[in-house]
Amino acid sequence: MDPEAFVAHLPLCRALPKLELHAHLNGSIRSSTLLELAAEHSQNGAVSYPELVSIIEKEKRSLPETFKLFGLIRLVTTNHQVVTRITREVIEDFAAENIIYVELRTTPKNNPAVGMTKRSYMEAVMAGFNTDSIAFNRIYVRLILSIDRRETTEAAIETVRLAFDMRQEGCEIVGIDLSGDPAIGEWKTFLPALTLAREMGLPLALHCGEVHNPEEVKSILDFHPERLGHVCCLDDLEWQALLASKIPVEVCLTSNVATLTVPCVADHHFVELYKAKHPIVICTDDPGIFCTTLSREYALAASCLDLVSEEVVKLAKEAINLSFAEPQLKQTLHQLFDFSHLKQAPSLPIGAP
Ligand SMILES: CNc1ncnc2c1ncn2[C@@H]1O[C@H](COP(=O)(O)O)[C@@H](O)[C@H]1O
Ligand SMILES: [Zn+2]
Repeated sequence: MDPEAFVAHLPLCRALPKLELHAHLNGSIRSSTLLELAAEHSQNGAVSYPELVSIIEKEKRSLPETFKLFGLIRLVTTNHQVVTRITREVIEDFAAENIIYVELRTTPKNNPAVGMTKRSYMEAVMAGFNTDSIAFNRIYVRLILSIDRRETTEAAIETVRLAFDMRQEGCEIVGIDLSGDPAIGEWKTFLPALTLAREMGLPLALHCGEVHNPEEVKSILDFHPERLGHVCCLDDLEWQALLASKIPVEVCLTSNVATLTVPCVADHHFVELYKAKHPIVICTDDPGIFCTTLSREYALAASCLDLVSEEVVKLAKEAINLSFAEPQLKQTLHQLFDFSHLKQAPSLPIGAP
């Protein structure tokens, strides 16, 4: 990846209207907020502040270390006021870099110790963006509820039923995710909940192939979710099945490299997907944890694929069709995109490398 090309693409990628379709709420938390919360909690011995700071400040950490960090984050963020604050800050940060639509995914949490149920957790999330502050006039927010791989079948079904009920009540819930530590949990545990989600008309965006697990990858591809996240560790057979499936892939470049899942961006499988014209959407996964932004991810992709500006714009606009937004909103997003892109694009001439 050419650093100069990366820098040259940044102004356009920042100005470009963008859609974020794969970002976890507690992975998007501002580092400053996380450190502040960690300091507060270290006073009661809940976490070791020095340990948390050292893990947060590491540039690269293995997937197991990343999930250890998520365990610490859960410790310091699981109360309603903090959940609302984090959501507000995350949406403000996305809006500030010209993200016009986000499908924010999060795992509803039961925590009786603080009087938290999955529903009260989701209500705290929604309180974070149902305000009329200026930031929220610039961005459409939709929610995807995550099933965590540590959960039981019953707990997963509870999340799907909650998503359905809250959507029926008019909440901006658009789908279901399966995520969490890929080293644990089995596909058959989650299949009943994912089947129920499909029966309820909830689209599925599933993490897939983060670790080598050909049997699970085959089961997921056979189930044909609406979108897939990552797909990093596929053997030839699964790779061919993925290409044949045409299931859109959420590409998380920095996340895959920072977790040592992919050695470097230049070796990332998204290059082959792009060249095969497989539907892809550039995402951040956990912009707070991996110290990245969606603009930066687009600049990384553009410099790695050696794209000209028109191709970058086309890649960003294509995300609208891969989103779970309702048809009317997709139309609005296309209009917004066309208008704001032409109005704001920096002087970088179209066609320049
Ligand atoms: C790095 N790649 C990844 N692979 C799989 N799951 C991930 C992830 N990054 C984040 N999560 C999932 O998102 C949760 C945090 O956000 P929420 O508490 O849900 O808002 C993590 O606990 C993990 O389950
Ligand atoms: Zn993810």
